[in-house]
Amino acid sequence: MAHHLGSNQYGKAENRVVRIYRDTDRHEIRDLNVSTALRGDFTAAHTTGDQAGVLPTDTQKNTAFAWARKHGVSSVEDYALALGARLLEASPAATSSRVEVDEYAWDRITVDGRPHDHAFVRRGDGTRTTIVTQERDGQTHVVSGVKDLVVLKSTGSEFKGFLKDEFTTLPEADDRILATSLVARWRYDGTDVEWNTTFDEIRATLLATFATTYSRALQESLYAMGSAVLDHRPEVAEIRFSAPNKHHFLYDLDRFGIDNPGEVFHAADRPYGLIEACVERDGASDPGTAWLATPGFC
Ligand SMILES: O=c1[nH]c(=O)c2[nH]c(=O)[nH]c2[nH]1
Repeated sequence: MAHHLGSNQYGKAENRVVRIYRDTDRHEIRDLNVSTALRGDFTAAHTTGDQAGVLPTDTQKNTAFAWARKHGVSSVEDYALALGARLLEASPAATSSRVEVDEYAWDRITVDGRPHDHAFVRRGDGTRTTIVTQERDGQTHVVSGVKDLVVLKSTGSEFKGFLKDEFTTLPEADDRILATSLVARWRYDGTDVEWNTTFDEIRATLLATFATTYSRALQESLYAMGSAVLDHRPEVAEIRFSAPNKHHFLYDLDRFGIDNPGEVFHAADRPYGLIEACVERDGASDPGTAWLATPGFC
């Protein structure tokens, strides 16, 4: 039967690159998880075993570490742009590079009321992430975001008026807990962006909107959060969410003669509702390959 090689990419996944800035006594840390990939004409490697055009994944790994030293990490986006450009330059057969970088944030440990110069405690409130795709024809896509941002509202959320059939048992809720472990990724138009301040502001907008929007469903909260980001940040073309609904069920204490007026819940981990949505600016630029090989979104 006739067949041919379809789409493919290859690279080194999850390089754990830690860059310390130690020019002064006050050190800085950038703790990264870096995945690289090259796409292009790698047919021979698959069909005839000819590796002449293949820049080894081991070399890609070494380049990720070398670029942390040579170029530095002022932001995950700036580092990913530089690393992706270098990989394209080093691999003539590649037509595009994809560099995904997650950053684990560290805070200074406070000692006697003062932040320590070189001792840190890992921050747990979500992971900053970026995916930079560069095409040899000059197109560059930056999709940044935040993962595992766990948020909860203890009131200000309802879910009622939904469609019912013979299998519906869910009671209507007019005051429930709303919680999710959010993944949000947004696509920038262009690269002329203050990466760090823009990230901080978008994250703050997402959190503030989650907090202040009365929620009739997680869907409504996500749409409000996406709309707020697009309203405040003209450089964002679209934003995508993947949000597990972390159900909190009121625990039945009636059985023990104890009342439970919305105070004790069972936090169930599985199954969970999975709510995914994109909010797109009207007339936004073409996403091209920006989202290729980025799973987890509708
Ligand atoms: O916010 C929600 N959206 C749903 O679509 C849904 N479905 C469900 O059972 N609970 C919820 N909650």
